[in-house]
Amino acid sequence: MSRAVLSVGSNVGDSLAHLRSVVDALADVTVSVSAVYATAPWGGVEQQDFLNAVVVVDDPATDCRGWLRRGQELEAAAERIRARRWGPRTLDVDIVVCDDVRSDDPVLTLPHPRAHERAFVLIPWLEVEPDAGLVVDDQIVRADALLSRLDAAERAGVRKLDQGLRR
Ligand SMILES: Nc1ncnc2c1ncn2[C@@H]1O[C@H](COP(=O)(O)OP(=O)(O)OP(=O)(O)O)[C@@H](O)[C@H]1O
Ligand SMILES: Nc1nc2c(c(=O)[nH]1)N=C(CO)CN2
Repeated sequence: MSRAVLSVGSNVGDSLAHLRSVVDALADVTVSVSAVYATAPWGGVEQQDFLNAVVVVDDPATDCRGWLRRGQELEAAAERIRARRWGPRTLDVDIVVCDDVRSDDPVLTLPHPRAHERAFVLIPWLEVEPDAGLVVDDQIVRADALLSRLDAAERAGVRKLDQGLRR
């Protein structure tokens, strides 16, 4: 069994519908869903703002590789085309953490190696798990402390919207 924190993002097409497709598909195994956030693009590629959210899932029948597979199936269903790294996409599903697993396997690196640098992950995650923590450089660090390390401008680029993802 495994419990995972998923970061979902979209900036192509009907982004709200793409994020909703994840919540709908995983409704039976969802523990919590954050609000939707409009977020400035991270990573240096000039592109449209994203919509982002965090979904916490728990399923006795899905292991960490299973969450990766399920996320990739949902990306494929959204007709995601792998073009530019950190570039525009219909749907991105990242596994932020899965149980307490730590792995440097490039196919599934856990915790996600860039989650701690991303306000668009930390802010929605803290909304649903205020005591969240993440292993960074072999040390567990609270997500709120990680967030406070980021530039104020980066934090300000993450704005909570009124729309929810759950029906
Ligand atoms: N924790 C993880 N969550 C999702 N994918 C991962 C993870 N660790 C490794 N990967 C691998 O990363 C590969 C590339 O993922 P993707 O195209 O979504 O990267 P990206 O979204 O452009 O960048 P980033 O990984 O920085 O978000 C996937 O094929 C997947 O196997
Ligand atoms: N704000 C924001 N920026 C990004 C995102 C994302 O989901 N949100 N995903 C990316 C793909 O890796 C690259 N940059």
